[in-house]
Amino acid sequence: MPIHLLPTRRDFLSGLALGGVSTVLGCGNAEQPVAVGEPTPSALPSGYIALLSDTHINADPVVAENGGPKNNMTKNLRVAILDILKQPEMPRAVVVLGDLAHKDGQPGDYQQFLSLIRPLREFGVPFHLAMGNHDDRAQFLQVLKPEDPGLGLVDDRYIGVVNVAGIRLVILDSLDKPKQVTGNLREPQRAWLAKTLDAEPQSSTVVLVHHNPKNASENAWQCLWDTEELLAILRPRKQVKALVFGHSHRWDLRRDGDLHFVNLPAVGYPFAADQPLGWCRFEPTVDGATIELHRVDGGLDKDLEPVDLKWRAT
Ligand SMILES: Nc1ncnc2c1ncn2[C@@H]1O[C@@H]2COP(=O)(O)O[C@H]2[C@H]1O
Repeated sequence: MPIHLLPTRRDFLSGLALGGVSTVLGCGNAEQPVAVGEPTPSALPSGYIALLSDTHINADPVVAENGGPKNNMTKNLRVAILDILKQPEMPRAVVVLGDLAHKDGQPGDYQQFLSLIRPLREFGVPFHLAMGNHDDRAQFLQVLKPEDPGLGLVDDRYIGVVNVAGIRLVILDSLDKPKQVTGNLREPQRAWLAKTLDAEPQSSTVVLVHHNPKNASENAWQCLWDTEELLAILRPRKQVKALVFGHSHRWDLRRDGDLHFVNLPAVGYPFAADQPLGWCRFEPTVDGATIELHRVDGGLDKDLEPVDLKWRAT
């Protein structure tokens, strides 16, 4: 599974939901993945999902990347969480698409990350966390202290399915080796993905992964190494409507044929001065989704216009 932080009935009964940490790492197995969230993927669209990526939280809350005052990652995540709390309704789920930690996944980084997301968790909002190249699975699990850390569904990868807001999310894990920029899914995970998609050919699905697909304008070693293999799986499976990724700290909506590519901006800090920082409100509709960037960097165009994505036919 990806790393799920879910409120449990026991937490609510005991009052633990107000501050408790329930961690669900494993249910199902590679042969029979069990989705978390709603019971069926075909539920009608309702509500929205908050999408965040590249929070890059440092244990020290005053650390700012490159010393830039706008690049204080703790402040930027705090603004994002407060902005989500200010929305008229709570999100049905939050996905954080990797690089939760600043550089190399120190335990203090994850402790700080967990304390920053706690206000939203106190409202019972489930979190689904993917790993990025600046994360360290073992360190994060040590901080989370799940009762049964188990293993990832495939090898050491924490991957899985979440049915929420009328859409099926398939969350992948492209962290190949800590401290290595290049991401890689590798064959067992790709085989799992094909099988998981084939099990629900009619369910509108969004695939999410930290690393961005290779792009002519970027160095291949900075991207997802097995991009072509991934796209060979996604392109013909028309139930897959969009590929969502982060890593490049760039906000961009584009298409690969009739498949949408959603490049999430970073929350923590930008690489390029003209890039926004923020989170995205992703609201599935009957035949697509509306995506709206909410900036956390105080840019003048604070909330950019929402964009309607129309899904390809299944
Ligand atoms: N302007 C940029 N500044 C720094 N890194 C960049 C830039 N553009 C692309 N990258 C690459 O994108 C990668 C994203 O993950 P990393 O921070 O590990 O390493 C980054 C670099 O390899």
